Amino acid sequence: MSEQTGADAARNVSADREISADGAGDDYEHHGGFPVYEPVKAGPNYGTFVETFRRLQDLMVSTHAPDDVIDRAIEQTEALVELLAPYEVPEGRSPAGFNVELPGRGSALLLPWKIEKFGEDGVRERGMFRRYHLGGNGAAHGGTLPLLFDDLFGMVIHANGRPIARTGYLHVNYRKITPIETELVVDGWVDRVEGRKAYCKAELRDLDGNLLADSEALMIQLLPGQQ
Ligand SMILES: CCCCCCCCCCCCCC(=O)SCCNC(=O)CCNC(=O)[C@H](O)C(C)(C)COP(=O)(O)OP(=O)(O)OC[C@H]1O[C@@H](n2cnc3c(N)ncnc32)[C@H](O)[C@@H]1OP(=O)(O)O
Repeated sequence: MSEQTGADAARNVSADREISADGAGDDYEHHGGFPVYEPVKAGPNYGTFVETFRRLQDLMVSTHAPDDVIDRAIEQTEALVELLAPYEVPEGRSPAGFNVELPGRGSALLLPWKIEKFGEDGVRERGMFRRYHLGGNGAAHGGTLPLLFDDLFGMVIHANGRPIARTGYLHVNYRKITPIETELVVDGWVDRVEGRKAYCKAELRDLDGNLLADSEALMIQLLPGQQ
């Protein structure tokens, strides 16, 4: 039997609790006032598209090019904007963020980490902070860690079988410098539940097991109709 990957597990969990266009198979009231999302499948080259964009983001913050090169970069970027603009769609209609097999689920906003484990007992992701995420002196920008944790907690809630929740608070303890361009692992889980309130925890470690940062968040289940 082939081994199930984290992405397979995430896809299966989502399919089990399928949120179909008519809401069948899911008591959609439990997801507050969220619109009904149908996962938008990425085409075969979408991952390459996002990765190329991420490489560009890395170069944006790590180059010092001459003015004529910047002028050419503007021209080429404007051409890219012109190419893509006609295909702009409303929230929930782009593949960005829906494709669990891609780093950051295919969203350029999210950290390009891959889901390794996705279950009721927690979610694990593996990846790197890149040059784009640099704060100073080789460390990831402190603001990028809450992004990693917040998105992880969203997935932890989903994997735990709970309805959509919003973050009430998110606390981060920065225990050690988090290096960029170094493979790291983050684990998140539901620690305890009190009615609508799910208290979640997470730990970010290097591959030697050193704890770099940990986080606790209160994820609050939305009321019917709540945005
Ligand atoms: C496979 C594919 C997977 C895809 C997965 C998707 C991943 C997506 C990932 C994206 C994930 C991104 C997720 C995001 O980033 S969500 C974006 C960031 N969060 C927000 O914008 C939330 C803004 N805030 C609100 O909307 C409201 O305040 C909410 C809805 C949160 C609560 O307002 P509401 O009026 O409904 O409730 P309440 O005020 O009666 O509070 C209820 C209870 O909670 C307690 N309380 C509240 N706040 C705090 C606090 N700060 N510390 C301690 N306690 C707090 C409160 O005392 C009360 O307790 P109790 O008296 O009942 O005991």
